[in-house]
Amino acid sequence: MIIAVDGPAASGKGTLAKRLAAQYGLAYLDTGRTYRGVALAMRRAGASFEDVTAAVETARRIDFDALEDPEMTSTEAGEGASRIAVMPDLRAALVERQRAFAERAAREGRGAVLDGRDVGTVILPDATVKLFVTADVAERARRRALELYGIAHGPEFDALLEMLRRRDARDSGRAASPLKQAPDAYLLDTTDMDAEAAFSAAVRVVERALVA
Ligand SMILES: Nc1ncnc2c1ncn2[C@@H]1O[C@H](COP(=O)(O)OP(=O)(O)OP(=O)(O)O)[C@@H](O)[C@H]1O
Ligand SMILES: Nc1ccn([C@@H]2O[C@H](COP(=O)(O)O)[C@@H](O)[C@H]2O)c(=O)n1
Repeated sequence: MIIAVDGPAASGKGTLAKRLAAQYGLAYLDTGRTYRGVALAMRRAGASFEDVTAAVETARRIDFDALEDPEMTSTEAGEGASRIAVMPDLRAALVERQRAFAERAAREGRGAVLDGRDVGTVILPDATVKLFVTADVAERARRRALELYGIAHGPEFDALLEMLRRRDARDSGRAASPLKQAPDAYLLDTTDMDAEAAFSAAVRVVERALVA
């Protein structure tokens, strides 16, 4: 079984995808981390975020099993990832490897769950189940502020809200594989759901797909 989970930043898609992987014994890849990993490696090498050649070379050699650097979750890494993600050649290099990850898991009889922005539309258009996870932008900023600062108001919240709006606009507005719901994806709006309720709703969608 292959599950595609897409959605905007801080919508809870990673939390959900990890739980689905554990529930069904699937391999898991956070494709956002592959973009973040390339952005961090480029920054450390002093490369410009507009340098397509450096981006493609970095994407071809980056180790998908070593994307655990604590800096990876920083707002700066997310911003860098979103800036380089507009380059079609970089996307093509990463998509090839993201697809290979899912194909290897399928060959091993395990299946996979990938989360990101273009999993259901571009990387794995034939996925068994597609979920598009979203939530109101203010709720997403609240969740991220709680996660990063332990508070959900004040200047930190305002800055995160502004950052998420900018990121949504860039990710949805770019020409190359923009963030959008696949026509056959199930829309899961978690604005009024906690993580447990979102997981239960997703499991119901998966179970329905498995008996269909
Ligand atoms: N349904 C939910 N209700 C409340 N909080 C949630 C819910 N789902 C996830 N969270 C929390 O919201 C925050 C963002 O979730 P998560 O990191 O899974 O989002 P994401 O979409 O994967 O983010 P990113 O795009 O940055 O990778 C985390 O602190 C997570 O614990
Ligand atoms: N399939 C994907 C995944 C991510 N991106 C870009 O990377 C940024 C960071 O992703 P997170 O999921 O870690 O927030 C994101 O804003 C996208 O620009 C992508 O293009 N495609």
